[in-house]
Amino acid sequence: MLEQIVSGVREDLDQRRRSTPLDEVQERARHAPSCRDAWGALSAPGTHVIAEVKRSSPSKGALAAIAEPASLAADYEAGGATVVSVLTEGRRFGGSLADLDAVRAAVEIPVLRKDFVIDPYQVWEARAHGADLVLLIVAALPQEVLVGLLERTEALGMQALVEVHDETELDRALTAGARVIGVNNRNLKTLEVDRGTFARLAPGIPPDRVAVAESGVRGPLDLVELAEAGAQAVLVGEALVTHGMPREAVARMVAAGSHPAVHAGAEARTGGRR
Ligand SMILES: O=P(O)(O)OC[C@@H](O)[C@@H](O)c1c[nH]c2ccccc12
Repeated sequence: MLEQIVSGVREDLDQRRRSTPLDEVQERARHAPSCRDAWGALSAPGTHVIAEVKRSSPSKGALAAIAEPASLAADYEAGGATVVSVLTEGRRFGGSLADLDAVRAAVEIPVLRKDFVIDPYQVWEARAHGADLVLLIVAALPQEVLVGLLERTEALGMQALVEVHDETELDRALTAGARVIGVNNRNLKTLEVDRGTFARLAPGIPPDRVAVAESGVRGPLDLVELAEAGAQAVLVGEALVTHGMPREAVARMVAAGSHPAVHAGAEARTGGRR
């Protein structure tokens, strides 16, 4: 599945590269509004919500039309989200760079470009479109490419959310120097969600990194469970885009995560270093 998605991403990327050469993207990145402090935001005490703008997915098909990503993102921010994630992959997830532009202009919190980043061109492009973070999926990248993309991301002032699925990938992420680690509870081979994946890997995430639990978070109860296992943030898509009242849905999760007894799990994981 991952290979199929990446090959489509590569075709689309080659096309964009032909119409907009790298030096033009770099020029645009240099004039982009400066980066928002995603590290400061995510490492602050509490359990953070990263709220995702997601129209569809390979596992679930169409989720929500989202005619106005900007107003959805504004709702997320009003509900107390710490970061907005925007899927920019078009073929399977129905996203675009235009969505990223619209969201970045509509909110004041940091914005994550969620895509299958395999080439430095996409990192420059993310920054040119105002992204403050990019997703890097360990399973999709040879180690030296991961290291190169992480360095490029940080050199441009952004943070990388480095996504892992198992112990081997976590080791690779840590060796590469990842500071924000996302544990994806969705198995990329079966596309099934196992919320226990985060709890299994969390003890291996050092206290000076930020641990994010991704996928399959249905509401406040799941957030509480993941926070108790050491999550400093949860990344939520489906449950928010299908909710109907996204601001309230985020607010309920944020309220659950702000209770001191709840984020004690993350405090324990980080040794209270935050
Ligand atoms: O819709 P969910 O189950 O709340 O999941 C959100 C997010 O974790 C998921 O969209 C995701 C996690 N890693 C990814 C990598 C690429 C595309 C999408 C994703």
